[in-house]
Amino acid sequence: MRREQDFLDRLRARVVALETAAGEAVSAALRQDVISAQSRLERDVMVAEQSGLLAAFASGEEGLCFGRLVFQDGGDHHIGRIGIRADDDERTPLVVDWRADMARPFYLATGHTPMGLRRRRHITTHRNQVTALHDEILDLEDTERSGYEGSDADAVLLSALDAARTGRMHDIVQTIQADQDRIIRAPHQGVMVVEGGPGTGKTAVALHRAAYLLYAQRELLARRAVLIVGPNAAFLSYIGQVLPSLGETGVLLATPAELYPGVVATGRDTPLAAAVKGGAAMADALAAHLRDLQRLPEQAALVIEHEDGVLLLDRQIAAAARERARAAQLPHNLARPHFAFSVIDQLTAQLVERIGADPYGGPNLLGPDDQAQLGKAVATSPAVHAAIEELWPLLTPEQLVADFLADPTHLPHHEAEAIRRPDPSASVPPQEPDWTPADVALLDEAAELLGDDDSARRAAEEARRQQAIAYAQGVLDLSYGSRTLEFEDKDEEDSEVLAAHDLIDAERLADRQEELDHRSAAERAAADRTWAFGHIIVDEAQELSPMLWRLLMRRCPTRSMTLVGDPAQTSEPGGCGSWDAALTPHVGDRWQRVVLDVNYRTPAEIMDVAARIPQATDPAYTPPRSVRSTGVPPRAEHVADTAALPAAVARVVAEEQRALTGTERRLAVIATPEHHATLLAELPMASAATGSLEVTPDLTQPVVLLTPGQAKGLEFDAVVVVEPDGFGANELYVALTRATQRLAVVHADTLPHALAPALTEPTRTRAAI
Ligand SMILES: Nc1ncnc2c1ncn2[C@@H]1O[C@H](COP(=O)(O)OP(=O)(O)OP(=O)(O)O)[C@@H](O)[C@H]1O
Repeated sequence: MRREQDFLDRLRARVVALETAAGEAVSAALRQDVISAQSRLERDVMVAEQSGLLAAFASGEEGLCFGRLVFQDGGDHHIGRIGIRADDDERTPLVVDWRADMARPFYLATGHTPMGLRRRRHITTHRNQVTALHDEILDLEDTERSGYEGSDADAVLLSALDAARTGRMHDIVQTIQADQDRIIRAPHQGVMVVEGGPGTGKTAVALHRAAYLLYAQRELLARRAVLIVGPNAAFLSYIGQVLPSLGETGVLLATPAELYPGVVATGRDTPLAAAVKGGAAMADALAAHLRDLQRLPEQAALVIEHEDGVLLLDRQIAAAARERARAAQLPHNLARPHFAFSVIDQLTAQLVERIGADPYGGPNLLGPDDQAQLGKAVATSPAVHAAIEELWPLLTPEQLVADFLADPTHLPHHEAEAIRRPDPSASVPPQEPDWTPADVALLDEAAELLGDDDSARRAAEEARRQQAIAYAQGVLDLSYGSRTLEFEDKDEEDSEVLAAHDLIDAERLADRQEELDHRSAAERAAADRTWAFGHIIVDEAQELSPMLWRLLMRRCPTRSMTLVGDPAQTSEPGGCGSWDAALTPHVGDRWQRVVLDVNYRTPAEIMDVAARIPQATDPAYTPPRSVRSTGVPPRAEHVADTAALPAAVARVVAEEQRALTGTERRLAVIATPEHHATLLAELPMASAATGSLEVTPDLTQPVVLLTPGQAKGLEFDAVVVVEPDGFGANELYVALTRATQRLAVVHADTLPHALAPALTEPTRTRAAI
């Protein structure tokens, strides 16, 4: 242990030096000009690596070194959360990154397949002190002993699983299990579905897979970034620390509601509306609605007053133009010039016919120049433009979706009624639409149907560039105003110190600043709807609607994806439910499914009760096998009426907190939203997201109040479920499987049918209320 401590001390000294160097390297790289795409890529890769190092160091000392591998051929390597090299000429590895091939036997070697190992050591540290060693001998001929053999290597795993929760997910690099390792290191191409019941480590595996891919495919992924989609903001803050602690920052974390840049989806849909909006039929309905907006004149013809006489835009002209525009097979806004040119040509022909007609029946009297002149006048006529706008309007995605929702066509009546809402731009004064999460996929679909009309974007870019030039001019003016005049009194103008204003004009300065786009690839991706990610990871993927699958597939043309989820936990009304239904339309049968079946979170006593929920509808449902048991069965408290519920919950919370050993423990109360106000009155210390100011509950607080939806993917030492009869079956399954130690159910209504027998005497304690 002393030798390992000495090693750790040396490692720490090296980390301090590296931390300073990495900080300096990042600031220097960001100051540096990048001229070519190649140098920008190199800079991106370098900045990603060095900021990753900084993030990994910032997340603490734990796990800097957690293992050691002694090979039969004499090789001897320490393993850590990130790779660290010595400051010598060879840059000798002090600690090998857990993702390196050399580290693999740490996770996979067995007595049967030792992978060249003699001995594997687990090193446990706490605040820079080595606190325990566990040695495993893998070469049976090896007779040397350290004194730390024989102890149960599973002890390291079990102590990690028993540890108090902090409200933040931690990395599992020290204890990745073999079946998890195979998923984490699977090749990045193709679609991989990781399925498993509650607590089987799906999220942990997905995050470590992201870290592995960023390591193994550094160049590709530093450029294209990785997108991780999680169900809600609370979940993203729960998992947000894992990748930085593994030295990875090139990742964009987003909820599905955040996937359309520029839109913050704060509105709410009814469950039926969300299901309708998420349905696959919506893509066709929206496309058909857009075709309806490509109109023909309602009367016989649109009459256009023009300086050379009246023009008649009749149905025939409009139909011919529409046909030509549709034949171009372009998105609506991009096809619009085809429509416009056809209309203009036909109206010009009308004028030419009228003005140049030979009264004696001979050929038209107008020459090509006259005709071109007339064409120009038609093309620039505001009245003609207004007519074109009426028949083939230029639309933004927001306008198209708002128009569709105000009058949802091409849908069965009851579905249309479920999603109908007034067009906010039609109100006086016009309002910003209150977009809902389900609208996000519609907006994205609309953007595809309309096409990226980059004239608007280019105009915005130019406006931004002009602003940058104005800013640069301001900088130059300042630099001129504050020029150094220290030698002026000697009347020697030349001796002025050269400043920016002497060397460069505003436009060039603005251009140079343009090149210095300091955003990382992940930040650039967040602002760009058309960004193609290098890899996408979706957690709780069972919740995604068909429309969201369409959106995500567009963001990943290479279809390099890891999808983790559990169909038994589906609770979103539009959720796809089956992997086949979700994936076949996009990748056919070219996806593979792997299953995780060991539950690392929920003790056996709790899992036995929780599993009865899915088993009530599917008796063949097999829950994942819990690795731990605590000897503490879940308990139920029945109160006489709903009014007594909050006080009973507060008492149970206090009891559960006392029952948890250790000081820093986390407890969640999970209840449907209508109970939150009364519960908060009795639980003033609880963090909740019901107030408008607090968007997500603070999961690091000792007590957190959550809705079943917010609890998705999270875990706590103890959980109190309130009035479970109000939960949907899958929501209840999620809620009951969030605890690592203790579970209590408090109810005034009857218990759900499936739970009642499991929670009755003798394990059930009755409240004396
Ligand atoms: N190999 C491991 N070593 C240590 N802890 C692990 C390991 N695998 C999983 N865990 C822990 O088990 C818990 C459950 O993992 P995770 O949240 O990833 O499960 P999940 O399958 O996503 O669950 P759910 O579907 O219920 O949200 C976490 O605390 C995680 O850190």
